[in-house]
Amino acid sequence: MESTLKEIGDGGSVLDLDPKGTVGGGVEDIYGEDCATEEQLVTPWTFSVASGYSLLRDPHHNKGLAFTEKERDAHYLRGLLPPSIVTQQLQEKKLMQNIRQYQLPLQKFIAMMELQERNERLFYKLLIDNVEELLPVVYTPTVGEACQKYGSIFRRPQGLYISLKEKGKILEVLKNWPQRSIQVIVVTDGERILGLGDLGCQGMGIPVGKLSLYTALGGVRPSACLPITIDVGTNNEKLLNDEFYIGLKQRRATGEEYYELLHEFMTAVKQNYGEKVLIQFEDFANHNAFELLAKYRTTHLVFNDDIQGTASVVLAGAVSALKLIGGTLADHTFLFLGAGEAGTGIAELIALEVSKQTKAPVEETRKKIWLVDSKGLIVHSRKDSLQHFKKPWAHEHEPVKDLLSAVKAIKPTVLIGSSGVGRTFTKEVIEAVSAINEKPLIMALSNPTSQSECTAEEAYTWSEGRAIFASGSPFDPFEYNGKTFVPGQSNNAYIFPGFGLGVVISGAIRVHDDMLLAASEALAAEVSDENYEKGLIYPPFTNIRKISANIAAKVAAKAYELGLATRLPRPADLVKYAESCMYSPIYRTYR
Ligand SMILES: NC(=O)C1=CN([C@@H]2O[C@H](COP(=O)(O)OP(=O)(O)OC[C@H]3O[C@@H](n4cnc5c(N)ncnc54)[C@H](OP(=O)(O)O)[C@@H]3O)[C@@H](O)[C@H]2O)C=CC1
Ligand SMILES: CC(=O)C(=O)O
Ligand SMILES: [Mg+2]
Repeated sequence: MESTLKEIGDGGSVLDLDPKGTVGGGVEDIYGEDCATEEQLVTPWTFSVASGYSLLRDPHHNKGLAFTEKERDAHYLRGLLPPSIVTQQLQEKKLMQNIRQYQLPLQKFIAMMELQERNERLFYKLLIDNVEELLPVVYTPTVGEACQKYGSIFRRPQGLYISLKEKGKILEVLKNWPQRSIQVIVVTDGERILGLGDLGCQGMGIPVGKLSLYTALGGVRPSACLPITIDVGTNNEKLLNDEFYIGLKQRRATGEEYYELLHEFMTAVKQNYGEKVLIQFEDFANHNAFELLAKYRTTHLVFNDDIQGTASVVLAGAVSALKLIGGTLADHTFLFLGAGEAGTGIAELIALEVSKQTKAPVEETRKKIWLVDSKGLIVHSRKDSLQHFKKPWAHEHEPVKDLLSAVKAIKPTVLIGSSGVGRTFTKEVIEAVSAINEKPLIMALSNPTSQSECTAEEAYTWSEGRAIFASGSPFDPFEYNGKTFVPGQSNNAYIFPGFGLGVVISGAIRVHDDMLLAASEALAAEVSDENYEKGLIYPPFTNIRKISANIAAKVAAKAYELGLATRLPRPADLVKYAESCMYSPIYRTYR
């Protein structure tokens, strides 16, 4: 088919397209609808008030069959829906039945994404009411697989993509986003997506997933949440050679080019949304993550979830575990496999907490915390060649090459995996730590499940049922010697939604370490005797909105105490206030 059209939307020539692919429409459209586009530019006008057909396609307002008779009359919906009127509860029941029928987690993920794009409130109703069941679907582990396959499951764009092509125009790009009053941004550059490495632009699944938890678990309005992916290229050869890859097909920009783009982004965010928008850095590689946090923590409201959120959740787990393993935090010796963002972030917050408890300087309290990286135990003789964030952990010790030898040398009471490498807590390692401790605390934090340092089954079996175990991605309960063990989930999802809510409701303008300690303390306080009896060191996710309100209240209280809160006067009852601010997914009635 010959075409006289010169340009298409993305600036490419129509001649680039497979001519057989242009089925119908265009200038040969028999209805003549597109004739006007033949030689002239057109404006893509759209309605600003949704009604009728467009209302059914507006996910923020659509209620599907739950529109009442009155609403159907008032909003031009007659005939656009079948006659039946159903409640939101019935819609939820039907959708849960549908989702449960899918065998593959990725099918469930896609079903949930489609629901989010179709009917946002119903999506959140499902997620809130069925949090234990759906968290592994919209979050780890399934979100990892979704990111790996994002190019092929991608239907509609979610969130904002800011690539090197937008350099010099980032403020304009932000203005393209339809919502104005943004409270939380989760941003990634896709270089370290969970323990799956560089997924480039396909990392978008992470900010989208994290923000859906901000709403479902923390009650931040969906319209106040903005997922962003910064695309500076990827070093993932598979993606670079994938014809369906959705990102920039070039190797990652680094150095000045990278930092200039990031700086333009940070400046534009503040200019567009003001001082009080929380920017959560997520899944950046550690060579940028620490630097970005250090650079912007004094000028912006920034929070690195992998460094700080993870630290807060693991500290909470360690504190609550004391009920089961005994002693004070200061009595314990910690050994980490993995000395990156998560590992050193957690180590530093534990050292800070012990320092506050014992009044010993933090340089002293660090000495009972040891880390192993890919080259072995971090020791003083390696100091000169270490990345800056590892240097504080380079204690005096002879070199030790591997984890098993480190366990034998250091004799830890707590073993934490933050390496991103699966099955690294081998039988020998778990037996060795179990030989030293009556009740070893073992946390296998790496995500998704494939990267977990060990499974729950392995931890309980190899420790002969003595381990107190928690993991980054969920594991099912496991029966060993006639006893059922319920593994806990040690994931920053316990912290960031409530933490963010606390920041938002207090109008905090900076994040302070003491706010992370407050969040941690609030989470640890939520573990009940009933939870402890099952060997759990975290409360179940079923109560997460209540927990998030309590975390938010403690974080907000700390922000007020530190003079960082701008929402004045301070509400007297911060828990009640936090609860009153939380988004509800119940349908609204339209006039
Ligand atoms: N549960 C949760 O809430 C969270 C879990 N995580 C998970 O933690 C993992 C790590 O994340 P993050 O800290 O940001 O990643 P980083 O890349 O910053 O750190 C990884 C660390 O692991 C070390 N490492 C890699 N391979 C090995 C190995 N075979 N043996 C010993 N050490 C090894 C690296 O060593 P070297 O420095 O020598 O390269 C590095 O120190 C990821 O899987 C992520 O999903 C992260 C945040 C939160
Ligand atoms: C949980 C999380 O933030 C991570 O695995 O990166
Ligand atoms: Mg992360």
